[in-house]
Amino acid sequence: MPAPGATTASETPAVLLLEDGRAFHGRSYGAVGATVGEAVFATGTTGYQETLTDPSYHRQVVVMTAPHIGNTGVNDEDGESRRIWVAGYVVRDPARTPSSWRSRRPLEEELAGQGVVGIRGVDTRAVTRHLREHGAMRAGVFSGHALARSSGHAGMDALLRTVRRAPRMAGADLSHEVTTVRPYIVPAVGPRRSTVVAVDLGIKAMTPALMAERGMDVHVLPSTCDVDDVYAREPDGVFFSNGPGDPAAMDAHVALLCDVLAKGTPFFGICLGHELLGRALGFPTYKLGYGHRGINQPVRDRGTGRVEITAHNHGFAVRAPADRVPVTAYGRVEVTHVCLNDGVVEGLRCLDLPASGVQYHPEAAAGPHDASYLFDRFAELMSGTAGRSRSTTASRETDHAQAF
Ligand SMILES: NC(=O)CC[C@H](N)C(=O)O
Repeated sequence: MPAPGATTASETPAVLLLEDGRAFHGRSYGAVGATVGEAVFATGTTGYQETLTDPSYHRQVVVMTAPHIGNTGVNDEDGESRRIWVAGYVVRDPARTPSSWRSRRPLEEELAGQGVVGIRGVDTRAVTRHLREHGAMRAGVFSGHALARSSGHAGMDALLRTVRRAPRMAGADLSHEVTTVRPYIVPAVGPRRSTVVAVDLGIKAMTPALMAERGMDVHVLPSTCDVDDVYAREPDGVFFSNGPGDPAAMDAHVALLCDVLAKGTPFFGICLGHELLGRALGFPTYKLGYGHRGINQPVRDRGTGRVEITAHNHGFAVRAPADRVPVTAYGRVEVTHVCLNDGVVEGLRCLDLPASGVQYHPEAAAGPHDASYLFDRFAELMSGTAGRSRSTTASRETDHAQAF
């Protein structure tokens, strides 16, 4: 008999098959079946529940580099949205018995209950090296009948065709698949100081919670909202959330953001919201080789020189110059934050408008809390106390954004 609350490890064979034909064999974890998506690796050693429920992972097969997953089970507090969003889950050596006073059920039971197909017993470091060397690619996880039907070389070829038929992440507009159907309000904790409209492109629960703690009434609107819906709430500020998909496929949201900037309404964007700010300002976005995902990514705030350890989950990024201050259709813009691992732009700020964005996750769910000051800066932007015309970067040289 297993111990109470223990999972019975499935011995059902499973395979992780990458688009380039590389196969990793293991055993089923979670639901048995078939799934496809973009293979990505996440380097967080903790926070798997927040990762699984982050809507930005929609349509992605997530490979965990930390070898032990599931140690603290699943609780009723740490979910960042109403469900698990990952398309598939790849782990090395999951916990057989969760151990935490907050645990309500084992992770494998939760995955199975939500129909999430996963695989265990895979050398996730080898998968990660493969993705780092060969770049982002699609993948499938197959177990049970889906695998049995496909035995032998011909069978594996059939599975590979299934993987290669999966939609690519580049060009995907996915926010409408994860957003709230109905608007809702997260009320300010204590006296209300401001009203924020948060456009839910795949928002995580911690984001409006941290805004509410700073006296903001947060009106969360579906991603399909238009400029009239936004301004009907008489916002002091507008926020665009994180979310799945390719910012280059979201012209309607760029247009909405351009309206917000033109009106001079204070704006803050996180991750996808930051990428859309970049596009609204005239900068291109591009797909990274293999993305940043984890809770241990070093970022430098170029204004203060301070290095923050931050949470990331992005496969795209904004291409903007960090060595000068380009002039866009909305005035001067500076790169405020850069990733110290690879120099990727991690933050933008308008110098002539109250607007900024960060590519990473100050809501820190999961992740270190180094960057929570960014919510204070948003509050300052709305109260008009933030100095905004002074560049904090070393170079004051200006140039036109058309150069990019
Ligand atoms: N977490 C996010 O908002 C991710 C944004 C975008 N989907 C990307 O992969 O870059």
